[in-house]
Amino acid sequence: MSGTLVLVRHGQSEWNLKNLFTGWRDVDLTDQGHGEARAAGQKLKERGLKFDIAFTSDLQRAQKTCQHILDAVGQSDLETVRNQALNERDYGDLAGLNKDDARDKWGEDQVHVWRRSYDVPPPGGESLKDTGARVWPYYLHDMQPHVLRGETVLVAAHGNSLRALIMALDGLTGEEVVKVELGTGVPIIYRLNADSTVASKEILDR
Ligand SMILES: O=C(O)[C@H](O)COP(=O)(O)O
Repeated sequence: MSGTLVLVRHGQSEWNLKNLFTGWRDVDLTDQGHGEARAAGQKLKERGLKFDIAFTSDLQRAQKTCQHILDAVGQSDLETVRNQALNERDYGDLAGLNKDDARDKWGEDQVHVWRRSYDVPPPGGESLKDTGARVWPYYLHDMQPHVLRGETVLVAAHGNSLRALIMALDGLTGEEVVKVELGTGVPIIYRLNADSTVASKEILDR
């Protein structure tokens, strides 16, 4: 057995609440989102988890979620690395549009393909494959070495940057990843083997 990787999607954001495509737009957490992030930290504290390093994106909703978690586990000053490689998928021309309005305009099926498919990008934006092409190398180069040294690593990021990471960790196909949905503020705990394969996965969704 090697180390531990804890993935957490940020708490509810202002644009999650308004049902707007967000992507790289730098919106804040809602009050509920702050609460979800604190609750995620509390769950991890109850597990007795202590982190060696934290990683987050260049966007405040993930950074604030990361800090809430670190505060909850009593590690407010832990080294935290911010990198835009962990940013949400770039939603391109959809950013700022209402998701229901988009369904009315382009149809339910097309919008679902843009949101959940592996290799179809939204207009002017990134497909999940494109997102994975920046997330996975960053994981391999900057995060995985910590896990393989037996450390416990926190990653507070976004629905689709984490879906891309989970797709690779779990060895999912492009068809299987369509069904992967991540709740806001729900920690996922991976324990890795020394050969970097997944030993166990636990979702703390209650
Ligand atoms: O960027 C966004 O709009 C959301 O954070 C994630 O969007 P999705 O649910 O369409 O993947």
